[in-house]
Amino acid sequence: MYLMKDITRDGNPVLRKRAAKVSFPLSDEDQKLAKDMMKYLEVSQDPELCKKYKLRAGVGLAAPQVGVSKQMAAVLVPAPDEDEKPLFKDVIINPVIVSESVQYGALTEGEGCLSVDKDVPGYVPRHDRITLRYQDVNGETHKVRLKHYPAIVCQHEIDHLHGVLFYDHINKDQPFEAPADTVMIS
Ligand SMILES: CC(C)(C)[C@H](NC(=O)Nc1cc(F)cc(F)c1)C(=O)N(CC(=O)NO)CC1CCCC1
Ligand SMILES: [Zn+2]
Repeated sequence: MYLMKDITRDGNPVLRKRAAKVSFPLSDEDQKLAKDMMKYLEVSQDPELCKKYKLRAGVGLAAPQVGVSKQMAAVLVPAPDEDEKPLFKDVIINPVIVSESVQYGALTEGEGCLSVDKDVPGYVPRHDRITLRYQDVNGETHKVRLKHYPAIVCQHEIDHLHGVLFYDHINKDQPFEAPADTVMIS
């Protein structure tokens, strides 16, 4: 199971590389990678276990963040109401954003990253709605439309597969400036 010590931090070149496409069927190693990344998110979202293992509660984890430059990321976006099923839960492999809204969306709190220990204040303008195509661990292709928070999380994770970190998107001169009709997401 991954612990914080296993998560690569900003400055590690692996976070600035373009990750390699994953081939199917998954090797045993890639199957284990997918399982372990999702396990991190599940454990980190359990308050007891999160504390026990000193984790940062995460909603997404990309393979480069555990030192593996492959196009794979685990996403676990919980429902606002905890006894509902998650808004989005899957390991997205070779993800491609096939269409995106012109309208931007941004978290009112700004973003952070499991791989970035410092706070970087500012809005991170992303697309408010996306259509995402990806393969799951069984090689099945999915095409899903996401909006608001789940769309933000998936864009954040897919950025990691392209060597992009959230603060690359923050306006240097006006960090809390966002395009006119940006959907502010809290
Ligand atoms: C960087 C960190 C603050 C740990 C952020 N966590 C987070 O948003 N907490 C959270 C939210 C929930 F809805 C439920 C829950 F259990 C915990 C996070 O995981 N990420 C993922 C990351 O760094 N992936 O590489 C950063 C988010 C910023 C915007 C999208 C993902
Ligand atoms: Zn991140």
